[in-house]
Amino acid sequence: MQSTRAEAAAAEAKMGVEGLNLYYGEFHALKDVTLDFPKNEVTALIGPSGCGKSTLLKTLNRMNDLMDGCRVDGCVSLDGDDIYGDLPVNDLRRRVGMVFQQPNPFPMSIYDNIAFGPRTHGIKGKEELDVIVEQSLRNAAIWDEVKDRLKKSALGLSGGQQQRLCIARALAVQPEVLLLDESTSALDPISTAKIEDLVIELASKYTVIMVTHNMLQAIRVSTKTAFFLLGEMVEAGDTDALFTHPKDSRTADYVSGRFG
Ligand SMILES: Nc1ncnc2c1ncn2[C@@H]1O[C@H](COP(=O)(O)OP(=O)(O)OP(=O)(O)O)[C@@H](O)[C@H]1O
Repeated sequence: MQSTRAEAAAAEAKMGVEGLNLYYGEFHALKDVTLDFPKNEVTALIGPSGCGKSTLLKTLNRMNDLMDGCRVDGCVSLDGDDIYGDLPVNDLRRRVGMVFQQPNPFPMSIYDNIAFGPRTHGIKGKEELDVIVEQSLRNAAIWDEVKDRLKKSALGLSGGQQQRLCIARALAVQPEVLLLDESTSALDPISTAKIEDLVIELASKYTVIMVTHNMLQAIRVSTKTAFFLLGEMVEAGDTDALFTHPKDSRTADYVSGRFG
């Protein structure tokens, strides 16, 4: 009976890491991390600066292991398949999209920003691209604000609009997982609130994994939270439980603001 339950839990994990160790040269940045990321939920990665949150996030779409001196041991899986196995990196990055801390639209029109990824994957027809552009912008809750200026430069948008455009750009290639690396930390409170609402909505279709320094944001947006310290995953679980009844005293100290 127990194994059936364990299998069911495993089946719900969209991504997972097991026994993950990551080294930058001699520096041991992630220490034996094992963690599942449930499908169609938002998982928050929290912890003080330098604890390895971004490193873990980047490991999930292989943004760091191709760098000189970086070594990864252990298993990282997507739908149960090892992403360091036969899966080509380009396919992985299409399925696991990423949005960074600073909005980084390409210096081109709003339309071309969104069409860029699909074009790279061979979609050239104008009608098909029009549909993808509109749908992606709608899904990122920015269509109404930009629909009359699609041919204008994306650099003319506000910071909050640029970040939603970057989310739309990530959605345009139909990813399954969305990685958000402190994606609201450069934004004002109103833009942050819009993106938080959007992330909650996106979780019905995508698996979202977000790094955040903002503990209230983790509480508002995520259903699962993992707390990191010095490369170690100290504790992970249901967000409400982790914040109200942390099991480890280090988690308790951090979530109560005693350090970090
Ligand atoms: N390319 C790199 N080469 C060497 N060390 C690195 C590299 N990238 C990160 N590190 C180190 O790995 C550790 C974890 O960094 P990481 O960026 O993952 O932390 P973080 O928890 O995301 O921090 P922050 O909240 O400040 O962004 C830090 O000590 C950092 O200095």
